This record gives sequence, structure tokens and C-alpha cells, in this order.
Amino acid sequence: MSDHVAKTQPVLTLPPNMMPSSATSKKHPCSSLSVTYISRRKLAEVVDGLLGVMTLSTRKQPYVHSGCDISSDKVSGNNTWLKKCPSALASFDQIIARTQGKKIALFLDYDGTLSPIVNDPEKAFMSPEMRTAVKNVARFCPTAIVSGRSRDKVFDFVKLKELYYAGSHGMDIMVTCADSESITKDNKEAKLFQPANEFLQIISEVNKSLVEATRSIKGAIVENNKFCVSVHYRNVDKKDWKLVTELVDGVLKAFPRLKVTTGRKVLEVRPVIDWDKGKAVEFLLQALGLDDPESVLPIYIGDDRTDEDAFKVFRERNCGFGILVSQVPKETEAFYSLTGPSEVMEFLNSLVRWKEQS
Ligand SMILES: O=P(O)(O)OC[C@H]1O[C@H](O[C@H]2O[C@H](CO)[C@@H](O)[C@H](O)[C@H]2O)[C@H](O)[C@@H](O)[C@@H]1O
Repeated sequence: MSDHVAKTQPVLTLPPNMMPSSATSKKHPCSSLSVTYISRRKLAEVVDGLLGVMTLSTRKQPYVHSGCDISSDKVSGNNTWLKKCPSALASFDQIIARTQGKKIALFLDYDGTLSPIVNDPEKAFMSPEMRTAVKNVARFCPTAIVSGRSRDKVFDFVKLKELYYAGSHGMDIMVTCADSESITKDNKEAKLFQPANEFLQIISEVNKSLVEATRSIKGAIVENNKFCVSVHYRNVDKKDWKLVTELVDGVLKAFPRLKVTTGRKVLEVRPVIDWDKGKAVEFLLQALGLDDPESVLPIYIGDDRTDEDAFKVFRERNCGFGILVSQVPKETEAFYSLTGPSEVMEFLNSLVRWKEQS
């Protein structure tokens, strides 16, 4: 999918002293953020300022790498777990009751949620049945994919033009603006938001260094996700997992503005900015005009640690809820759970059936 950068783009509103005087803004009742539409020149000024604020406000966090994938974490106590985080399928009626006639805004993670976890990241295809389920649900609920993958790559997997996409863990968002008067259904103006834009060059450099550093490790895969880089060790001999971590740490010493977080047998190298999937979801709600908690109920379905940031936003603001995809009990901010992509598909199909009948 190519980038269509519009003449005006939505940006996060800054503190009043940094706000361009010509801008108009809209407050999100469900969050601390608001969306503003301003000119391209102003946008550049504002984003520069925004990045300054985000960089200053974020300390580089040390990371703990347990080398432990949740899927290898099998523990007993399923009943206790289901009491704490009930199945979204078994609780479907309760979930519907929670909507209270509101429109559902749906946020979907990709890997492990819409596609099963596989050894080769390039082959994490979603099934045609899952694609149909997502397409159908998007007819009733505005739907966005929020992924750690690059936006282009996740679009190539999902292939649905009717969705919104946030790639690179929310650092690369494309929306079509719902509330601009000039927009007709077929001529929507695409808008990009890339809060880590100034890191593009650094990411490209660290990607090269990581490829070089891990070249000799059999099974290590470095994946460039545009604003972040994944170093996969799923296919590396277990005895070398620690070595992979050490090599990544070694490379990162030369890149003080980057940090590492962990996912499912993956080390994710990303900019030290105060931005995550939670912030991306808040941004999307506003940019899409879904910022009225009285009329919109956001639901986020995801399986990864990075999805917890979005679950947390909804829990703290009491304006929607997360559904964790996991086969095992886990510490989570989600309200409900599903065991894997096939249950996710069942849940989406249930939403469609319910909408068709109502
Ligand atoms: O936010 P997501 O859409 O869940 O992306 C997170 C990472 O997903 C991918 O890696 C994971 O899935 C692979 C394919 O099943 C698997 O091989 C790997 O072990 C998992 O970590 C993706 O390749 C990463 O770039 C994403 O950061």
C-alpha cells in the first residue's frame, strides 16, 4: 500500500504554549489527547515540538529478558484464570449488554491474534475465513489493525482496504478522516501520523548493525519494521538465546536513543519516545471521530505485551475493554480472554450475527 500524504494531517494537540494559533482542536472526552487539523508546515513545527516533549519525558528503560514465551508457560488453575479473565465467547451476552446500544470500535492486533504464531515471520498468513470475518465485522464496526509490523507489511497480510492501519507499534498511523466536510465516501483524504519520523535513518542504521551482529547466529532473523526492528530468536538454538540478547545489547550501546522491549521470542528495538499502542488507539479514536464514550465502545483484541498498553488505557479511563488472546493464565489489564485466532474468528462472527439480527 503506498503512502498518500494529505495536504493537512491530524496531529496530537500540544500544551497551549506550543499550540499554533491558527489551529482548531477537539478534546477527546475519553482521553487526555485531542486532534487538530493544521497545515503541512505547521504540522512539521508541531511534530518537531511533540518529539522533543516525548523524548525528554521518557527515560531509557532497562529491559529484562526472561527468554520465556507465554506459550511455553503452561500453568494450571484454568478455572481461577477464567474467573479473573472470562472467555469473551462465554460472556458474549454480557459484552453485548455492555454496549448499551453504542457503536463498537474494534482494534485488532495481527500476529497471534488474526494469524497463528509460526516459525517464519514472513509466512504468518491469516486464513481466508479470518479475512472474511474481519471484512464482515468492519461493515458494522469501524476496525483498525494495530501491529508491531510495518504498516505496509501488515496491510500486505490483511489486504482489506476498508480498515485503518497502525504499524510499527502505533508509530505509523494512516487514517482517512471521518469528520472532514470535503470527504466523500470514495474520496477519503488519507492522513499519516508518524511520531517517530525523525528516527527513520537511525532505525535503518541499527537494522544494518543488527543484521551484521547476528549474522553468525543460526536461525536469528532481523526484521525491519520501519520505525522499529524485530530480532527474532524463535528458530535459534536455546543455548544461544542469551547470546542474541547480548549481541543486541552490544549494538544498542551505539544507539542511546533506542531501547529494547520483548515480545514472543522477539527483541524489539524502538525509539525512546513516549508512544505505544495505547497512545495510538487514543489517537485513532479521535482522528476517526469516535471520541464520544457515550456513543462508542472501543474493544481491543491482542495477544502480546505491547497490547497491554491499549488494554490499560481502556481500563484506566473506563471507556472500553481489552480481550487477551492467550492459552495460558497471564497478568493482564484485559477484561476478557480468547484462547487463539480461531476463537477470535468465532467472536468476530458472533458480532456480525448479532449486528445482522439487531
Ligand atoms: O503487534 P503484532 O502484530 O502482534 O506484531 C508483533 C510481532 O509479531 C511478529 O512476530 C511474532 O509472530 C511471528 C509469526 O508468527 C513469530 O515467528 C514471532 O516469533 C513472533 O514474535 C512480527 O514478525 C514482529 O515483527 C512483530 O513485532
